[in-house]
Amino acid sequence: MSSDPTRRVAVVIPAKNEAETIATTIRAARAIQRVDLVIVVDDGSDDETQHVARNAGAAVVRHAVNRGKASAMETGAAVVAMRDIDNRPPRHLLFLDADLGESAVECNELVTPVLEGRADLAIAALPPQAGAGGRGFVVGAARKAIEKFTGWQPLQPLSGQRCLSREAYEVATPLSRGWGVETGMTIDVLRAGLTVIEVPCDLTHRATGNDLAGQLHRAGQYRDVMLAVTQRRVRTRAIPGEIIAQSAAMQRPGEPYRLNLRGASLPK
Ligand SMILES: O=c1ccn([C@@H]2O[C@H](COP(=O)(O)OP(=O)(O)O[C@H]3O[C@H](CO)[C@@H](O)[C@H](O)[C@H]3O)[C@@H](O)[C@H]2O)c(=O)[nH]1
Ligand SMILES: O=C(O)[C@H](O)COP(=O)(O)O
Repeated sequence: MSSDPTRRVAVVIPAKNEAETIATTIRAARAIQRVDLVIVVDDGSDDETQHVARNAGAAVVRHAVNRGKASAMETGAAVVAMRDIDNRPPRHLLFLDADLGESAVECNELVTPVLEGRADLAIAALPPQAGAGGRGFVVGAARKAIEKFTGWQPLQPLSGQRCLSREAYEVATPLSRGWGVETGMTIDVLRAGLTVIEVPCDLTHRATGNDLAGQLHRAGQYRDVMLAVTQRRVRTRAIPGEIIAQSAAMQRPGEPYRLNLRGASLPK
């Protein structure tokens, strides 16, 4: 499949209090194919994140107050658009979490299907993480919602390591707030008739444990996922059940997925 050799990729890293890992993540991200820009959005950190990121060679912008991950992603994407070069196609966007460290380079695998046009949105599926304390409650709720809206059953609906074309990004904006961003984005991109793929990537990150802080974090994730789902239930027209069922029947693990809309375009 063809790949425009002039196409570049911008990495966007939303970061709140990530001074410990951000420099390693930035260095690894710069080794990913076609990456010529790394933007860190310091989302109101009260540690040294912004300075460490600048010293590691990233372009850094900062929210003076914490606005949540989705807002940091939107800020980063807006900065990328300002830095796109005239007469060149807009950069693809690669969103990475700040805590991936050296393993961030594995997200190279996410860029390939988008460059080749096999997918509009490529999402990393991570191996099991040491110290993870989840019981699959939030993940299950997000997966079920995505399946209900689109027929797709992602392995890891909350994964934030995502490469997407600018067209796919635009259909997902405004992004759902906070931790609802991944669920909302996946639904919006599929509803637009675009193609999504999950790609196994050998990544490591700081997993959420089972202590009180971990459970509170999950409560916030659940709230934001449900908000994203409710907004779409209220504001968007349902896709006919037979289109969802027929598309779902064609899905194969690890293969690109899209809704067979048969030329029908749906309002957002
Ligand atoms: O207010 C915030 C909170 C977090 N972050 C950054 O967002 C990223 C993800 O946050 P993290 O605490 O690592 O979240 P996890 O619980 O590990 O998140 C998992 O689940 C989230 C959805 O609930 C996804 O966004 C993540 O990609 C996925 O790793 C990190 O770079 C953070 O620094 C912000 O920018 N602003
Ligand atoms: O730890 C996780 O994977 C997330 O916080 C989601 O939690 P869950 O396993 O309860 O869905």
